[in-house]
Amino acid sequence: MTELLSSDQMRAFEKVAISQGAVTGLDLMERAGQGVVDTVLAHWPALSKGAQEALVLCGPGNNGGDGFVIARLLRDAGWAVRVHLWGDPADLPPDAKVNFDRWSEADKVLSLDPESVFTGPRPALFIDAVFGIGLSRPLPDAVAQVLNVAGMKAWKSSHEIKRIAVDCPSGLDLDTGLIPTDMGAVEKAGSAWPATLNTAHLTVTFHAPKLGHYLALGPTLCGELRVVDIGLRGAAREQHMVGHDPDPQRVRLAEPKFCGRHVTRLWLRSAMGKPNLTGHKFNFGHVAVFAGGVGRGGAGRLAARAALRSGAGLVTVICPPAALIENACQLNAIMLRALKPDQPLSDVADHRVSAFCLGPGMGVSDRTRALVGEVLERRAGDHDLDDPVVVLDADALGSFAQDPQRLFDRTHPRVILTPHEGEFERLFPDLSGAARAKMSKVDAVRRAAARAGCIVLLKGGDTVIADPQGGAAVHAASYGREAPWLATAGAGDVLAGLIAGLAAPFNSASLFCVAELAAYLHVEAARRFGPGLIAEDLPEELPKVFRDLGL
Ligand SMILES: NC(=O)C1=CN([C@@H]2O[C@H](COP(=O)(O)OP(=O)(O)OC[C@H]3O[C@@H](n4cnc5c(N)ncnc54)[C@H](O)[C@@H]3O)[C@@H](O)[C@H]2O)[C@@H](O)CC1
Ligand SMILES: [K+]
Repeated sequence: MTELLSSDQMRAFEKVAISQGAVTGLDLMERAGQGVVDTVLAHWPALSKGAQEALVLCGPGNNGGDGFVIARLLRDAGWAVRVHLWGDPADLPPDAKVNFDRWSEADKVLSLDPESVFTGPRPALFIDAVFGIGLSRPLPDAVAQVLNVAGMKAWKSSHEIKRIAVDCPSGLDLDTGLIPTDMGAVEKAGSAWPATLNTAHLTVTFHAPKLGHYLALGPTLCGELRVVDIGLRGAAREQHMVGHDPDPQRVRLAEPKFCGRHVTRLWLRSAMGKPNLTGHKFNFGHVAVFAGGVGRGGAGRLAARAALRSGAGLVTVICPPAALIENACQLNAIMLRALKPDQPLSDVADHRVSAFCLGPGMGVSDRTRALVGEVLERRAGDHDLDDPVVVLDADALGSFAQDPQRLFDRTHPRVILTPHEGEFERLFPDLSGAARAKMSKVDAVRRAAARAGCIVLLKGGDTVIADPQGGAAVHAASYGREAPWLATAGAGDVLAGLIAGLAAPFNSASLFCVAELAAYLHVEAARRFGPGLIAEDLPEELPKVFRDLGL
């Protein structure tokens, strides 16, 4: 699994390498610039044939320094290159200044403003090397205007211009994936696009991807993402073996990759208990899903179906007595038990229930709160690992919105909360909304997990999973794995059931690893089915996904 770095971690890697004398800053800059040129030419081979025009926009830091290297290398290859600089050359940091001087030996540097940039012939490459990981405040207006994708209209046939971002599209915060503005931060596509909308066709970053490439607006702005090795040692990415618990304080991509190779089958087999077992259905675990009252059982049934399809040996739907007939008409392989308000839970769910799923369709009520409390009190003994897994979603979370601490007092390490943004905000108001202008989604979910003392999975195109120790993963439905049709009623209920079903076999991986795999399979099922998907299709698609992935 690839490690996602914060900008501080990236700076630390660079600092260590330079201070140990392994490399100089100038070497790194040269390799970065060379890496961008090589990647661009490999991406669009037609550009290698014959020299063309390039426009390179440089900023006041080392990102600008990379830009000067790129300009020089293209010039050496016979390209006609125009370079514009934002800022005073005298203020450039040392390595960037060296490369500014090398460029300036033979060519001039123009100022970076709309008038001067958009005058002149249409470039084949529009290269944004204005700001990288050093962006610390909103883009200056003139830079925002020049980088706004709308500016391309200044040239005829502007669709032919390839927009390249060096490290990131300038304006993107590489820790949060947000665009800092004077009013806070923009985090959602289509909400209020700022005047700084700067989208690239291709983003080339260095050493390892950063959090902001995968969070929030990152994937929308970056286009395609490529990572160039610039010879920095200490890369932690190799240490992220699939199926192993995360290192605390590190963030990884939930993906079937190890040492650059696809290891999907290995991941599935290491995270899922069932493929490694023979024997009785109880070995495969028993999931109990609570469903809502009359006319409200659909969400619970969807979760139950996903649990059964994903590997649980048995699944029981538990519903109020009045909803028994309705559920009986809909369920066959899934068992059904009615639970009266005054009846003990043990009447319908014995000690062999290895995973509970509560929330979908249950309703926000005292009754839901009481049932959640009862399930959370069911502990097996001294060893946390013997406790049943408890997946709390939807109304199981909503029922504690008035007093989240009451929930957190009972949650334990075998519990996972699976909120969407709205539910997360109700449980963790101080980690949502305006507070997130400065805090990445990863940090917010880490803090939430620490507070709740359990795993938290915050859903989205960038799903973030964190444990109380600080380990975190991002599952990204982006960069070729988009599944916008997954935003459909009931899809979240399916995910909750999927987690319960995958976690149910006694030899399944840790709950954290199961949650990563569930997020991945959920998107795979949606992608395999394609547009037109409704939540019912997701569990039915799972066997085909398992087969395709070589299980
Ligand atoms: N860290 C590394 O290991 C490497 C970094 N390299 C490049 O260096 C970049 C980082 O360089 P820097 O740390 O110099 O940062 P940047 O070049 O991203 O920007 C820093 C400069 O911009 C100014 N600034 C920040 N936000 C501003 C704003 N909104 N308006 C006006 N000025 C603003 C800062 O005061 C500073 O002068 C990376 O993104 C990458 O492109 C590469 O050369 C290769 C190696
Ligand atoms: K940039």
